[in-house]
Amino acid sequence: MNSTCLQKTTRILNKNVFKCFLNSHIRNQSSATNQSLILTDVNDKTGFATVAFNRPPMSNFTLELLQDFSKSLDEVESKNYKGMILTSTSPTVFSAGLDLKELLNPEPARLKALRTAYIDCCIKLYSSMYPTVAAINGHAIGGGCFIAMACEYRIMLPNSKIGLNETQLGIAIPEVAVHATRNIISSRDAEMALTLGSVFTTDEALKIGLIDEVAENKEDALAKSEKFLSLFKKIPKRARGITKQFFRKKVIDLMTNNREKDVEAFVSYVMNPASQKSFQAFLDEAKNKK
Ligand SMILES: CCCCCCCC/C=C\CC(=O)SCCNC(=O)CCNC(=O)[C@H](O)C(C)(C)COP(=O)(O)OP(=O)(O)OC[C@H]1O[C@@H](n2cnc3c(N)ncnc32)[C@H](O)[C@@H]1OP(=O)(O)O
Repeated sequence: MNSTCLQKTTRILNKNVFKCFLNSHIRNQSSATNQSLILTDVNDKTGFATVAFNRPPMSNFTLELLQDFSKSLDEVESKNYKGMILTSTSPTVFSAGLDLKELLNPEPARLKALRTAYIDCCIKLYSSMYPTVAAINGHAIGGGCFIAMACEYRIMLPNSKIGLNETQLGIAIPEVAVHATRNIISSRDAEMALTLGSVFTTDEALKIGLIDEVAENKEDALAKSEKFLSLFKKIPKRARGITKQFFRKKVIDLMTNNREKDVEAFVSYVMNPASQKSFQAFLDEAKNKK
């Protein structure tokens, strides 16, 4: 092929790649912001879907992002993808949890919808029939940490922080999160971590088993994630999924049956003046750091 012909072919290929990218964007567009808050990319060879939070720099969760994430999880299940890698497009953050601006002086109906959408995502992720892995490409705090915990395997980059810091903010951890944490780390470590609202470094998280592996960089994390998902390639999906759900039954039942109670309790903690003060203090402190 001569060089002009090669250039032409490359241009056509690039155009097609862009078209595919655009299509997946359009599929995931948020009606409220007209921006893709979740990006889904499917590897046709492996059948694995990579789902990424796309709200840089903090990948923190708004109501619209959670609603889009919920739809993406439905899509991964209904399209029968072979597994899901969860990550973010932010350079140093997997997710900083719920957007604190959503929690500051909130409108109660929106706050309820936010928590309900968050629980819906947790239920879908925690009980999915397809295998899941979190490629934690940076910090994972609060709701971001719990979403990673809902996956079956966690691979994290060095020099990052991870933890459920809710008690530090004046929000009690729901009973369901205690059981979910105990499914991953020892009961003793879980009690200390959740009562203190501890945030761990990558090395500390590996030591207590909160994460399973450390990757050198995001590319390595994605490669390691594919390797984990490939373990299940020859295992029949239904048998695997049902077995997974038996292990997770207690948490799934609590999430599903206590949904309304959890929403009420969360709204009450968030509206508490002491919690409001702590959200404002975090945001002010971050501003003053500069
Ligand atoms: C079935 C249900 C079970 C439920 C189980 C429990 C699950 C809990 C669910 C939800 C609770 C929550 O998520 S509450 C929110 C938790 N998040 C936080 O407390 C904030 C976490 N953020 C951080 O710790 C740090 O920002 C970081 C480690 C992520 C990054 O640190 P870094 O030093 O790089 O950056 P800064 O701290 O200076 O921040 C930069 C910039 O971002 C803003 N920011 C950070 N996080 C948030 C956030 N969550 N919401 C809104 N804004 C955030 C910060 O204010 C700075 O903004 P400015 O540049 O404007 O000052």
